[in-house]
Amino acid sequence: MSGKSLLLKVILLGDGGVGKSSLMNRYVTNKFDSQAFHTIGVEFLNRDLEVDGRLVTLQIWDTAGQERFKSLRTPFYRGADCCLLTFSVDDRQSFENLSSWRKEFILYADVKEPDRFPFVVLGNKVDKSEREISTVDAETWCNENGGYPYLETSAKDDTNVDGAFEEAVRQALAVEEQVEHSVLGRTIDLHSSQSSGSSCC
Ligand SMILES: Nc1nc2c(ncn2[C@@H]2O[C@H](COP(=O)(O)OP(=O)(O)OP(=O)(O)O)[C@@H](O)[C@H]2O)c(=O)[nH]1
Ligand SMILES: [Mg+2]
Repeated sequence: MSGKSLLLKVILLGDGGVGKSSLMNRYVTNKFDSQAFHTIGVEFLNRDLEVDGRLVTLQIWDTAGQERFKSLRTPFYRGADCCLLTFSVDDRQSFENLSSWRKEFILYADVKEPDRFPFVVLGNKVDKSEREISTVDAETWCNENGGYPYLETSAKDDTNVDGAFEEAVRQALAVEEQVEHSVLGRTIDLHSSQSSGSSCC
């Protein structure tokens, strides 16, 4: 295990009421509030974890999903390492809005290569018996819109909540490793061009 902890910023986006704050609170404090208030602006909490032998400090940014808070949440998108697009399986509209959430994130986070950015899709409230979105519907959307991982969660029952945040870390680490490799590649190129340069002197 590498000793140094890596700070990763993960952001939760999705319609008001889908359960973003509940997921964050379940994950960090292991509590669930059935009377949770709507978030105003953004809030964040940290949790340390180890994924595949790497020590990570996960900084989870929970945003207000209601449209009227758009200008309060968008300044916080920059620098995110992964974005959790969240909907509620008992709310079709929240699922249909996933594309606009992704668009808003790409615009305000100023993502240079949207096709390579790690999004993870969460279908929350799977404890509810009346579903409007099936697992297959959600998986199909994910496959057709960038091949994003899809996880079904319940903040209420604590179903798959750890798994959801761990997947976010894995996706962010995969990108991190690609960057490390390309930097390493460039370092090697630099050395080889230096050595060929020195041989001519
Ligand atoms: N049954 C069930 N209810 C949930 C679940 N997650 C959240 N809720 C409830 O859904 C309501 C909204 O949850 P929040 O976590 O406040 O939703 P939010 O996405 O943060 O909403 P905004 O802050 O307005 O963007 C609350 O009453 C929660 O108790 C879940 O997994 N199952
Ligand atoms: Mg909230």
